[in-house]
Amino acid sequence: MPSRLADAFRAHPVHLQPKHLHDFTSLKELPDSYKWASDEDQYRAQPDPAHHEPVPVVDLSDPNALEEIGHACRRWGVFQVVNHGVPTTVLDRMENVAKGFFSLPAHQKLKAARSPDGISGYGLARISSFFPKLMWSEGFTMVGSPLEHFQRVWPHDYTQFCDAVEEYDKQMQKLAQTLMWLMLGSLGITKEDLNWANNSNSTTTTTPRGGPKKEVAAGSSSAAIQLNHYPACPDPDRAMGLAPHTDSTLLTILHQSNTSGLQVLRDDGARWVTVPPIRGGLVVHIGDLLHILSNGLCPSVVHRAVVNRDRNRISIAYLHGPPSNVRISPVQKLVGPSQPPLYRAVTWNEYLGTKAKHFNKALSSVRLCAAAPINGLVDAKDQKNNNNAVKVG
Ligand SMILES: C=C1C[C@]23C[C@@]1(O)CC[C@H]2[C@@]12CCC[C@@](C)(C(=O)O1)[C@H]2[C@@H]3C(=O)O
Ligand SMILES: O=C(O)CCC(=O)C(=O)O
Ligand SMILES: [Fe+2]
Repeated sequence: MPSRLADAFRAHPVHLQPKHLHDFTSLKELPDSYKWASDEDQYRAQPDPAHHEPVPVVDLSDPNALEEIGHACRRWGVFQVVNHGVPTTVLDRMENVAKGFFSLPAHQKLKAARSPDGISGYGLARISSFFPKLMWSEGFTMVGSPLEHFQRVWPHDYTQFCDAVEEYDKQMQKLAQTLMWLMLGSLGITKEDLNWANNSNSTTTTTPRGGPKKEVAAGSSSAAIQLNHYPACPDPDRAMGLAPHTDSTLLTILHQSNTSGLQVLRDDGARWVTVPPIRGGLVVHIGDLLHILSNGLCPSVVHRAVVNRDRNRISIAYLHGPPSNVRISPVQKLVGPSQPPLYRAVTWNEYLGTKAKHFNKALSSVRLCAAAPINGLVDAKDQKNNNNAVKVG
């Protein structure tokens, strides 16, 4: 069984390559390959209803933060945090790395292309292969140091870009740990209940520039950083930035530039709610592994990104997971005679492979007892038989 996150996709190569990306800026009309036709109606941008409950915003310096996080985790699967301790300068600097990268000419970006069975590099969202139409976005994934890719793209000044990523990783790692213990704490789970989580001082996203690769400590967490770019789009109502999905993480911390686009699915798939950008705020998504760990009490959130006619949008996702080869299963404390374990144990590596194969059916594929889908997505290939359904779980 692979033990490094970077090995997760070896068995599931994605042959959609960056060459399928058009040079977005030169397009005055939306090509047919980007038009999400009527069969995909549920995946297209629709107006947000005017009156809806807003996504919770939690002030981490508030004494009620634990309680509010608990409520948001159970009821929403998503919330925003403010006063989280990550300096705005660190967020801005990272946003500039993303802007700098995506504004390069296509041939330069392709020097950092992700290989079909690889995890890091420039390309289409991995989930693109599950959809008949292309998404109006491009991405750059980092697992481990971005040094090699950055050297190819910026041979003379890669160090400043590596430094920004390293600082971002350090700050996000710390915040992800804090958030995870607050989320679990709200369910009454402590460090003693999770033996793998006790040694949590090392993550593997980045390594110091040019330095030796860090050894993976036994209890260290794993992470990926995903830069997303959604260029301004000539026909935003017919395009899709990033199709509905859940993240395969414990939790994801998302920084969005000041253009809105992120939407979360609410009310059993009935409506999409926009998560408005807050200057200096960060969005927190519950991922499938926390869904499993909490035995379904904290459901992973289905989300998507829609696009905009006049403005480019950048988002930066910090995808936080457990050490890649630790088996994640429902916490004993949350299991009992009236609450049987709903999911079998999986490692993050294994789950990423399952997601690469089954996409929206990944969570139900590791489910032990049959049940109605919990949080809302069906496999895109099943849509003809499921008019409104957007189900996962
Ligand atoms: C660790 C990972 C989670 C992710 C796949 C990846 O290897 C790195 C990119 C992540 C991302 C970001 C955009 C949406 C998503 C579904 C995708 O295609 O790539 C997620 C993946 C995930 O959470 O499953
Ligand atoms: O761009 C966004 O708002 C969403 C990005 C996202 O869902 C992801 O990177 O997993
Ligand atoms: Fe996501």
